[in-house]
Amino acid sequence: MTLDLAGTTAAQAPARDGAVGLPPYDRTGLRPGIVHLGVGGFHRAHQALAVDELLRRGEARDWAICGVGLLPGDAAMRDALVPQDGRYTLVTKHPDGALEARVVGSLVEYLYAPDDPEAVLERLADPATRIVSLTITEGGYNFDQVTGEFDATAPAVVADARPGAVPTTVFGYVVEALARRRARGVPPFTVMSCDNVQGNGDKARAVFSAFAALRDPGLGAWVRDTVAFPSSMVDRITPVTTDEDRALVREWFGVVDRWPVVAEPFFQWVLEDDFPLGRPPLQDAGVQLVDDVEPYELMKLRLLNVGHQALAYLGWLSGYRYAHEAVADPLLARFVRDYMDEATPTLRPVPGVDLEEYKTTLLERFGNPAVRDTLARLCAETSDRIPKWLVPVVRERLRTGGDVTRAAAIVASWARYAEGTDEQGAPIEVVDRLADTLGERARAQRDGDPLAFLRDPALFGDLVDEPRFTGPYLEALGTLHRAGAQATLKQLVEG
Ligand SMILES: NC(=O)c1ccc[n+]([C@@H]2O[C@H](COP(=O)([O-])OP(=O)(O)OC[C@H]3O[C@@H](n4cnc5c(N)ncnc54)[C@H](O)[C@@H]3O)[C@@H](O)[C@H]2O)c1
Ligand SMILES: O=P(O)(O)OC[C@@H](O)[C@@H](O)[C@H](O)[C@H](O)CO
Repeated sequence: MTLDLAGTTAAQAPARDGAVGLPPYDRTGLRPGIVHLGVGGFHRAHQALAVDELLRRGEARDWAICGVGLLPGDAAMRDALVPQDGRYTLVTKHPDGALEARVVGSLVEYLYAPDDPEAVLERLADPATRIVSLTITEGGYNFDQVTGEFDATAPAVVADARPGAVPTTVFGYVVEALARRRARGVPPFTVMSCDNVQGNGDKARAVFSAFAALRDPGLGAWVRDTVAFPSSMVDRITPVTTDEDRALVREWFGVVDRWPVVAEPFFQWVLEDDFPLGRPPLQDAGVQLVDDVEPYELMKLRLLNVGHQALAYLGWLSGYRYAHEAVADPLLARFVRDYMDEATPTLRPVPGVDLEEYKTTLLERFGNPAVRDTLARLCAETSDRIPKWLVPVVRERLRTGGDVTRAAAIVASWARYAEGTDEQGAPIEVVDRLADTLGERARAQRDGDPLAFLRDPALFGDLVDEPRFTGPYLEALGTLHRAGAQATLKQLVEG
């Protein structure tokens, strides 16, 4: 029998041997102590799984999740999840092709904010809400990538800061809800960022308090000094769900699911333990609670996430479309590993982690053929990634007199990709909020203005004036233009 998560069969279907049944716990009476903003693939493969794990153990019944979508694009998640009562299928794909699936039941409510902003504000202001977690992407934090300052001039921010505004941004929602709690004598919820941003807790504190100060300086100081913003390192490669995944869930596991999620087996979550209103017993779900997350964050962002960037553009230009195909190319695998070795001196010692082993494992994870992570996903929104993750590596290496050849080559490969045509002259669809200006600069650079792409202080600061960076950058770019990605890789790897 097929289990339709939106249909009556979902309520009636008995769990068959080998089939995927409904979550094995009673969902009536679960209370959402967590409100999550930005319910995409990653949240559903990671945090919601951890809470589901606790619920399966009979724990955390006050810590179920209310998911919230803020952007117009989230209407599709509403349309998938609301009829399914928040349930969805998570498929874990092992490298040998083995599959595991479970129906996750920890999301007990989903609110699409544009439908009813007041309902979202009151859910956030409700004393039962004790944690507000975020996966709103790197760009969602709206800060200048060089100065780190909150961009108070963004039009949506300006609109949300007006007295009485109906919010549209994450800042408007979170800060209005905090203001209501403050006025009502309800202690503030903890804001838990789960985005790939270095020092994500401190960054969240800075941007939310800066926004609050636009409304009222006293509120800004109260948010800064009173609200807890624990930092976290989160890790699980979660590709974009495809129609093939929907079909797989139906045919293989017998579940009709409008929006399942798929992920690799690896799961890591390292979290600073700063939750004044309490938290679920996440340690029982494998979460590492630590005093200082920074070494873990540096390791993950600078090796895994920049490692993805090292693979993505050179991989695309070499003709690959999936991460596992690209990393099976020995030149690319060697280049990614060489970049990781170049970045390693910028890390801090990580308790209990052998960095050499960690790097080897990363390449194995990138190579998982079942996950089918696309290079297109890894090539998107680079202007929110490379400046935040890689430029600090370059600066640190320059400060200590280190070589930046591979880091510069990654930036050159991004510039070559941003030109918008591949080595066969086929168009590249560059997905980036700055795609137009990046494309213009990249093409101007190709056509005779050698450093045009780097001449954007908001992305690169003063790196354009640093010959120890521009030297290897121009060399890699020249080879990319003259001889292509494979020849560039050969030169980088073999010298
Ligand atoms: N996918 C992964 O492998 C992975 C792994 C670790 C961490 N992450 C973190 O999670 C983030 C989201 O990844 P995903 O795979 O879930 O992406 P996704 O595209 O599936 O979901 C992104 C969600 O964020 C929301 N969002 C985007 N910009 C926003 C903004 N400015 N304000 C408010 N909401 C906004 C979207 O509406 C959507 O709900 C990543 O950017 C990263 O920081 C992802
Ligand atoms: O999702 P982003 O934009 O932070 O970065 C793209 C990938 O590098 C990222 O999603 C990784 O797959 C993830 O961080 C693994 O834990």
